[in-house]
Amino acid sequence: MLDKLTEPFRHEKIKLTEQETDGAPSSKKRAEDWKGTLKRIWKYLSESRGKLFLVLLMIFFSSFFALLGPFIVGVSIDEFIVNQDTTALLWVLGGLALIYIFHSLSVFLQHFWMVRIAQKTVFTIRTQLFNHLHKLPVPFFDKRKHGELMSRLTNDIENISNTLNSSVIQIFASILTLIGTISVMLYLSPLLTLITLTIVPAMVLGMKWITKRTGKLFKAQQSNLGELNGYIQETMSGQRIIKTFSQEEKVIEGFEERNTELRKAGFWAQTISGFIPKLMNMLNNLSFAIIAGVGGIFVLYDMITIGVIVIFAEYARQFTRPLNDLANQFNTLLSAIAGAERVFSIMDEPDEISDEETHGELEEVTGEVTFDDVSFSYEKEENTVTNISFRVQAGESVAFVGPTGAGKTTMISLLSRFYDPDKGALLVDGTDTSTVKRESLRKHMAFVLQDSFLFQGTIRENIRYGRLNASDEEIVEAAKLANAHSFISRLPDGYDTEIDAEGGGISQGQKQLLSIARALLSDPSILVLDEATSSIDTVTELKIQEALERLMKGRTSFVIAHRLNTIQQADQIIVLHQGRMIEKGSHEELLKEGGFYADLYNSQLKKETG
Ligand SMILES: Nc1ncnc2c1ncn2[C@@H]1O[C@H](COP(=O)(O)OP(=O)(O)OP(=O)(O)O)[C@@H](O)[C@H]1O
Repeated sequence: MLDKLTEPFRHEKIKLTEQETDGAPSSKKRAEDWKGTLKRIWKYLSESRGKLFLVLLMIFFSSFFALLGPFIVGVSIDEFIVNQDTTALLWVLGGLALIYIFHSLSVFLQHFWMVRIAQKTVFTIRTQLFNHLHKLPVPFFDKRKHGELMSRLTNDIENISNTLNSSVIQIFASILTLIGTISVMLYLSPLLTLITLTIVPAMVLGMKWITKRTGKLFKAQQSNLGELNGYIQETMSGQRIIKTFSQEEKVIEGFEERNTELRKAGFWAQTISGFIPKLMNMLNNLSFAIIAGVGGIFVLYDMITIGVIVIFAEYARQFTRPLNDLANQFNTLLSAIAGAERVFSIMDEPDEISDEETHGELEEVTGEVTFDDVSFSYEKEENTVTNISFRVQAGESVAFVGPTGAGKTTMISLLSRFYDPDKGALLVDGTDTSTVKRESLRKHMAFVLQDSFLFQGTIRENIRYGRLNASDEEIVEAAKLANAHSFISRLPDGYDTEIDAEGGGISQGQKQLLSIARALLSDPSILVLDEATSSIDTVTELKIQEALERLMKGRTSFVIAHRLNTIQQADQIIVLHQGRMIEKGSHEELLKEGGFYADLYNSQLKKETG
């Protein structure tokens, strides 16, 4: 839960790193990876083994019926039309109608069952991935772009779903149809088959020529589209800044540039790829001409019958389509396997709790916290915090002060065990926190952050997030203590007011009051406050201040301070500079010392009064 609560908190601190590039794996390794991925997909599919068997059976039937129709037509021409047997022809007509009804039925059933299998599979994968994501440690999220994770949860899984929906059927049906048509053709006339097949190399070469070109063009189109989308997103979220600096024209110019690039790439990609069906059509017509011409000569020499020409003409059309489909499906399949690989790679990330099975629970705590010679670095090269030692009595308040990048947030991340120290230990009530389950430590903590995070849902649900079993009365009580009750009551739907994920319709200050109510409800022993820096009107600020005082009463609290005038009451002020604790003491003591804090305080005071 706290992972979620601290999400915005983390966003600010995230130093985005590029997606790890794992070098260029050898083709042998790739093949092994694919085998592994396919095996894993099969594991999911095998749960629906029965239905899968039915799908394959239906594919077999539909391919069989598709081949049977033209065959019967061909045979009827030779047997009944030539002999003018009308009764038999009527029987054939009835038979053909039945065959095509069965064909449609088997096509419908194979799709019906395959879609069910696909939906069940991606449902399971989606659920497992989402559940696993929530067990992953904070460093995992710190190292990745949120867009990238979103794309795995949505696009990659969608890709798997689409491929399972259509490609599996198409691939099997194409292979069966190819084998079927060629076998029957070979049986009827090996020579005419060979002549008909001469068109295949032309088809393969043509496809290769086109896909080689379109591959690059589609990539360019995709990257231009990504660029344009990113630009739109950026300019939408930066609307206020753009307007304040009157940069609208420049933004529009930038958009036009990117839009033009996309148009150019899109034009060529679509034009050349649109040529594929035309080329296939042309080659189809050519094969028809060859069959009719050469077949006609064969008939004249009594080598085959007219019925065989009809069967060939129909079959030639049938086997060029699966060739085309196979080529198309292969690309879709590759991209789905790549997507599945990415999804599975997240599922394989070690979660936060797997190493904790033997760890104990942190039961009731008073809130005494000790940093015992703690050092830590993110990149394992240079320490972010170095040799930090201090002790906080239960119920005391501590303020972290220091310039930007000094390590204030890192201290909180260590306290919450989002990260573990490389050296030293953190103790709560004398227990080394690395020996207890993270969840049981975080249960005793609550966060009130400057960008309070609200979830999609009602105000009541958002407050209840602090303690899921809280009654409605307790929620109102917490809201009253947090000075939030009066503004909630003024809303038309009161506690049932829906707020969207961005907290739309609620001011920054009101959001803070709600997150104070949430923290009050969870009744933690240890509190983390990221002091608001954004400009909030004085009345709301006073309300927040008052609510915070109530919240902090009797709890150990850690405040990340940005404005020094609000932390003068803190029991201890810890001054950090480049990850080191350079000063420690109360406000008065530090002023008397006349060091870094005193300088910082005086310069801020001068700014505010001056
Ligand atoms: N996830 C991370 N990965 C790598 N380096 C990080 C990460 N988070 C923070 N840092 C680095 O650690 C140092 C301390 O950062 P931290 O966020 O703790 O400072 P801060 O005092 O809270 O700063 P601010 O007042 O700007 O919030 C900075 O140099 C920062 O660049």
